[in-house]
Amino acid sequence: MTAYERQRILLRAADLFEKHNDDLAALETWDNGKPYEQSAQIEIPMLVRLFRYYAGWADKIHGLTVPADGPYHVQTLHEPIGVAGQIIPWNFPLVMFAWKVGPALACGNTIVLKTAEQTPLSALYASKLLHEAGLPPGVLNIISGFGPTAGAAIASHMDIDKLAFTGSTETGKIVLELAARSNLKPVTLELGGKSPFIVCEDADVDEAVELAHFALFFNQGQCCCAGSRTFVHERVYDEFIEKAKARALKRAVGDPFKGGIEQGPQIDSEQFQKILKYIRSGVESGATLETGGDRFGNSGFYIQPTVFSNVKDDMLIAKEEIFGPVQSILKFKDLDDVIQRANNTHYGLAAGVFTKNINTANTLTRALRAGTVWVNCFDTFDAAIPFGGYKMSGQGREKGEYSLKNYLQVKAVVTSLKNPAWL
Ligand SMILES: NC(=O)c1ccc[n+]([C@@H]2O[C@H](COP(=O)([O-])OP(=O)(O)OC[C@H]3O[C@@H](n4cnc5c(N)ncnc54)[C@H](O)[C@@H]3O)[C@@H](O)[C@H]2O)c1
Repeated sequence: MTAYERQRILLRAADLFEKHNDDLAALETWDNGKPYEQSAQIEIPMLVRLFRYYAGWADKIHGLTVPADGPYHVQTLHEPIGVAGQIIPWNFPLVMFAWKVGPALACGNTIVLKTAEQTPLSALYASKLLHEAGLPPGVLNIISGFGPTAGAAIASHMDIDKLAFTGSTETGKIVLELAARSNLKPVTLELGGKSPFIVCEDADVDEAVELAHFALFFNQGQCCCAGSRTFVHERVYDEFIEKAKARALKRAVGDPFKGGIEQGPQIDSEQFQKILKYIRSGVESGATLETGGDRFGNSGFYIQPTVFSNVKDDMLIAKEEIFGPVQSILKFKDLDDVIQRANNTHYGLAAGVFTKNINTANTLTRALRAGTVWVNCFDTFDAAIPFGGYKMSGQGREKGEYSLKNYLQVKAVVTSLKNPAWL
């Protein structure tokens, strides 16, 4: 198929996703529990944007002619890598589908994609729409299955040429090993995080509270890049705590299909129990529970928006990924102090910086060891912006132009020239 034909299919698919926005959003919320308004107004539009973005790339992928020394004509061919194996998590099923499928199809690959066991529905529907848009049978294959069986089969398959994985750091290590032990397929990993959100002394406290709240509580706290260590300068700390608590108390929790709801249930009982365990550990280790701390209501996997202050760096709630609506607030003195503490983690996915001072912003954006640093914003995820982790938060980048090289093989073609004058 020509690049232009691939582009047209991706554009038609984006139009169909847009047309079926409400059906896709309903499936996403039904599967995942996230607020329907979030699915319908943020995530399906992101899916559409991602597909249009990569449709735009499809016919702009080309190699080079290379001026090598000697009587040779040298060109590079950018070929599809082959069969891409893709394994995605449950927290943003369709957005993760788009990050994986968009660039792989734009580059001309075929795909075997496994959805998370908790959220199998929306990718099946999106794939049906891609076929309606003209994708030939066999190009995109969606598997619903469990990690240690279906996922492991993809990671260790000898005929799968590339693996792209998003999920926990623990599973990332397993699939990397499976890939190495089988055919040494190249692997892209998007893993966990414990991202700092830094509120500097010059911050407008009301705005900082709102952004820090969003950075942590968005998607029930189930974000790999959640701002889960809220560092607040000592000068604004007390005011920040009061206001962060008030904001959490106002958070609208309930049936995700109802209008105005900000927080639905957690994904499943396992995550629900894990979050409650972390909350107990926060209390036991001496952090101050400002609000929340328990389940919300008495049915469903709802958790009260929870805020801890007086959190210390060595507490479990400041070190491990909670993946729930639990904000941990830590006090800091100066920039050197916060840089050292923010970087003192095995993770390095993202960071947030809230300041009016350009010098402070420049210092922090350079010093923080994270794949994304958001300054006076958070969770800005346009299709054109690369995303990925330092350290144990992953390998490689997805989205943007950077993702194309995950799905391309570069072949150097070297042709001897009979007449060196042809150079
Ligand atoms: N960096 C990112 O972009 C990003 C995005 C979303 C989620 N995450 C991370 O994902 C985690 C939450 O998701 P989760 O609990 O579903 O993670 P998980 O690692 O358990 O599962 C992710 C995917 O891997 C599969 N899987 C599980 N065990 C496997 C195995 N042995 N072999 C092959 N595949 C296997 C699962 O079925 C699922 O499809 C969090 O830690 C979060 O930080 C990262």
